[in-house]
Amino acid sequence: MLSVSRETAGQLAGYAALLRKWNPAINLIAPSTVDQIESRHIADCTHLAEASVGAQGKWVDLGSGGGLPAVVLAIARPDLNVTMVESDQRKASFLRTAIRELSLKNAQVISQRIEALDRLEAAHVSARALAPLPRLMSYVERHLETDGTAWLMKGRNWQAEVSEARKDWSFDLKAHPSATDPDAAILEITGIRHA
Ligand SMILES: C[S@@+](CC[C@H](N)C(=O)[O-])C[C@H]1O[C@@H](n2cnc3c(N)ncnc32)[C@H](O)[C@@H]1O
Repeated sequence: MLSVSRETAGQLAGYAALLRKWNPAINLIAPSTVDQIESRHIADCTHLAEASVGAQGKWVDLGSGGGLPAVVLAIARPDLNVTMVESDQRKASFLRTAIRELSLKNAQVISQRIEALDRLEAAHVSARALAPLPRLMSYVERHLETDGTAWLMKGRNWQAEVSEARKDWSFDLKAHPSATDPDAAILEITGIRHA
């Protein structure tokens, strides 16, 4: 688990409170998982911050929803600049509220569809619970610079999704086993090319 400063811990607690406050109105996370905001949702995202600790440059998170992992990354990694792409206007509005209330100077929101947006040429692209890997690869390829790294948070089907994606894409993969679910993983993907 990432060890965090008192200021970071306070911001993470503030973010958890915002998720709890707004979830009944906007459904940012599955209601059945509200009691796992810290132990699962935030823990999975601090794990990403830890796994990507050497990452530098422009970071883009696709389909940010309620800000997992983007808001957690912006809190845990004040040295990164994090752009969140979220087409749902109410969720984008929540993300802007979180940025303002948590005083995050290193985060911004683009409320457009991923596939309609001009290429962002990011050094790092992340996504969690957005789409199956074959479709996700085309989203990532659109916004990742040629030598960039994708960080994709995947559930228990991840091996099958990787096999399916390899039919159309070639890439190098390092899987970081999830800290909260033995079957889930953070996929660190580089060298993305059409097969
Ligand atoms: C299932 S949610 C996951 C949200 C967050 N990443 C998480 O793990 O809690 C997927 C989010 O992606 C957004 N989304 C889906 N397709 C999108 C697209 N083509 N462009 C932009 N946002 C999209 C949805 O509005 C939704 O908020």
